[in-house]
Amino acid sequence: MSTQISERQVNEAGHLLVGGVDTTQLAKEYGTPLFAYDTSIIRRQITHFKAIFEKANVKYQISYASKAFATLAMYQLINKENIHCDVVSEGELYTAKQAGFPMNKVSFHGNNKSISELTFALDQNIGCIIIDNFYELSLLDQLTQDRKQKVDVMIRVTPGISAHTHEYISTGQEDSKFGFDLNSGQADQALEQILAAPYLNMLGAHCHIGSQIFATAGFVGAADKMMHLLIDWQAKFNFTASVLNLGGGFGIQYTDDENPLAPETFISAIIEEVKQLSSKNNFPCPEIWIEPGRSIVGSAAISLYTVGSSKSIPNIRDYIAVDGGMGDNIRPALYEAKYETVLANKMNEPANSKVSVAGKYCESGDMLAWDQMLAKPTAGDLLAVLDTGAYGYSMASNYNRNPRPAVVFCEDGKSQLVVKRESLADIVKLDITLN
Ligand SMILES: Cc1ncc(COP(=O)(O)O)c(C=O)c1O
Ligand SMILES: N[C@@H](CCCC[NH3+])C(=O)O
Repeated sequence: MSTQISERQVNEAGHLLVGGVDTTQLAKEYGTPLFAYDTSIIRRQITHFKAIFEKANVKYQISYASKAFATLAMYQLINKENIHCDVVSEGELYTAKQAGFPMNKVSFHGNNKSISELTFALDQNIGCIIIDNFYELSLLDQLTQDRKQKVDVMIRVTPGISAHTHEYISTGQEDSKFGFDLNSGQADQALEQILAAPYLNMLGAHCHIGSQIFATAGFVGAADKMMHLLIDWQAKFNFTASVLNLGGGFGIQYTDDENPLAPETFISAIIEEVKQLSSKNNFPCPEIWIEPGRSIVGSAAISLYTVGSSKSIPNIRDYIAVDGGMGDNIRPALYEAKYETVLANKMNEPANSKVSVAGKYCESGDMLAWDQMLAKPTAGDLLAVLDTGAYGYSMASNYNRNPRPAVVFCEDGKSQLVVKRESLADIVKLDITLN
């Protein structure tokens, strides 16, 4: 059984709880589809990450990768936990600002930041810009000279490490759209240009090898390559980096047959590698930054849907359809991502019906989960897809002109609406009729 269920309880009526709140009550009060987060899980994960670094006695920074789930309430929550965050667009930066998130704790990523985005970031006195390419480097150099404004920067490097994950979410290999290539010397060239730029204050280097990674080897390999880069920079350019940012990507459990490593296994391995290489090379141990997204929010939410139609194809498959789908969770269609599901209103009934869960979108690929063992489903039941806290709501769309779902935060038996359900009026609010 997924971590989700052991985290959550079931009440006497056989209803699944989230943060102590009965999911059938949530469905009644807020409607479906609905994302329901247990915020205590988010907080606990952050505390856990912090404790690993504290124990290792190294300087560190945890920067929540807000693309995983970015709303006003989420930035507020992260801020209360006193960690940094990273953004990848003006929209995320604007949301963080509106939430009162301190701009000096924000890093800005992106492989094609526009002049308007860079200007907005400089207007906010953003904490750090992670420069991705030569075009951005010259834009930022020019902008900061025009404004006579200093800004902290790092460069994103592609270390030439292939993480073992879906190819669409693997980013550390040489053949990637992200970052300066390490092997061909582009990273060195970028450093030289930054050191010559009067208003760019170079902190160090960043890499991110991919997402939903289950083995330490890729992280250790990346830490090794990046440390050698920093050591080389000191020898070649007399530049001593103060920060090594190793990105996010720590895998979480979505299904029973997945067995992810605990975050401490990944992080301890990274810390060990960095410490060893710094002492062996007499290089001051840099501040280690990580950018977890999925591992902070992924297991904290479930998606709730109402079961509608069903279809049984003799000797082939039984389908049930729910009132959401690829518009609120594109991951199965995009990455063949697997999830576990339960009938949240029938948790105490035997799960002996094998069904596949279809969405309501006009695409055959709109499936949320295949071959699930559920209590016998009927129309009106409440289906929960587990572990949907990361890259669910943040990747939601209005495909087929379906409104995007609402989001609630739950804790200690109480719920709070943090994103309203889109209305039909919202669906047409940007459209303009012909004259
Ligand atoms: C630069 C960067 N940092 C951090 C992350 C977060 O990754 P994850 O959600 O897998 O921890 C991503 C997304 O893959 C990313 O592109
Ligand atoms: N969106 C992806 C993760 C990659 C995102 C960021 N580089 C997912 O749902 O798994």
